[in-house]
Amino acid sequence: MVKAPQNLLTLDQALQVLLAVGPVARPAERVELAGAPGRILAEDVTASIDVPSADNSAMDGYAVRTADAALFAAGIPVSQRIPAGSVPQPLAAGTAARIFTGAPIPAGADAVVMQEEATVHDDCVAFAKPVEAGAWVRPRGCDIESGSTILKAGARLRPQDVGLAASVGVPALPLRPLLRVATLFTGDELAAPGEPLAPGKIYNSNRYLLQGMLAALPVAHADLGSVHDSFEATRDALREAARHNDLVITTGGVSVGEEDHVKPAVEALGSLDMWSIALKPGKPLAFGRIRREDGSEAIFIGLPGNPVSSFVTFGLLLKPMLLKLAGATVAPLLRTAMRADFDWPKADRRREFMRVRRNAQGGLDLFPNQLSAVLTSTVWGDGVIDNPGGQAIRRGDMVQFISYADLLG
Ligand SMILES: Nc1nc2c(c(=O)[nH]1)N[C@H]1C(S)=C(S)[C@@H](COP(=O)(O)OP(=O)(O)OC[C@H]3O[C@@H](n4cnc5c(N)ncnc54)[C@H](O)[C@@H]3O)O[C@H]1N2
Ligand code: MOO
Repeated sequence: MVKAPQNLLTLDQALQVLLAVGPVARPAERVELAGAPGRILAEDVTASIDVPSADNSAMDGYAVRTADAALFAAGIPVSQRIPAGSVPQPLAAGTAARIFTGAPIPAGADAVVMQEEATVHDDCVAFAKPVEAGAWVRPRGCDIESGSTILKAGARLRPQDVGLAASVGVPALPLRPLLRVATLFTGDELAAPGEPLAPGKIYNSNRYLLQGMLAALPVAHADLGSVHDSFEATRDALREAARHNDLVITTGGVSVGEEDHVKPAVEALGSLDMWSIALKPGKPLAFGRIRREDGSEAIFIGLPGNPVSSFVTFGLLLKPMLLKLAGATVAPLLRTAMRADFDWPKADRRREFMRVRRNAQGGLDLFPNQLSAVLTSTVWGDGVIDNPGGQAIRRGDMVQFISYADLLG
């Protein structure tokens, strides 16, 4: 029988400790809009204009006064032409203005009739259907009102956020500096892809996994590669990494094995907590601090060596902490209730994040091998389910799905 998890931290407890880190104190920088997507906004952005800045037409057609409705069926003269970008004259009573999408509504007009509903003969235009006041008019400020806050400090800027800033005429934004993150790998068993695989060696997949996951985040990543397996080399590499970076990440050596030098090296340079979390995959995790010569500190995170454990703990724990350090507002991961199209009769006592794939029937299929060393499970699917410890799953049950896009993005 599986023993109950004793003295294990819950995932929420571990996350709470990690999210208690404050943003790295470094001044904001002004960055032109082209460089802003993916970055973190340092200050609120307030609009200094209305968008649109004037009432304008939503259609190519005719601007009219609805007070003239009695004349519409017979036809009214077209008194002016208003392309986008021009300044119209007030609309003379009893007339219509030819108008184009985005062009300003002339004073006096209160509706636009789209050209498909207009009949033109000579210089007159007639409308068969009734015209409602306000039809196809985009009122001034209907998107953004001058003085309103359009983006909040801490936002991770998406293309649409940057587009919104551009729409109020802002050319550059105050952004948090990129978080400086170093990764390094210890263990003489690690071989680089491209090298022949000597007996007893494994390829360093975690290095490339981390490279890719960090590439999606607002960081300047220093990939320091592999470090020779000795205490001195490990300590020196960690000290050097901490000198130039806010956050230092390693993988492996955080469980109960005695071989690894990362633990004593971090302890020699600062402080280290070795956690056991009621989480599968991803039970062991190391959280520490490495002191720099000037007395300041870099944060240290040791992810578990098993690649799937690294992958899952990165998304659940490291990414939120990293974003917090980088100055972002961190929202809880979105979980969606979905139907399990599989049975999972023997649940682990730990809260488990199983790799699944959405199917065309609106349910979830389970990858058959859930071992934390089987990286194929992450490639096969498109997300994980968040299954409470000890909870068996029967086909048809609703489970909590988290997409990889949300987990890692
Ligand atoms: N007696 C116990 N053994 C283990 C426990 C435990 O509680 N008691 N926990 C297991 C769990 S859970 C995990 S997760 C792993 C984590 O171990 P470590 O973080 O100490 O990692 P290592 O022992 O160094 O390696 C584990 C595994 O991962 C492979 N690995 C390591 N680095 C890489 C890399 N860069 N690229 C690809 N693969 C890597 C390594 O070859 C091992 O197979 O511990 C369990 N053991
Ligand atoms: O937590 Mo470990 O990641 O179960 O293999």
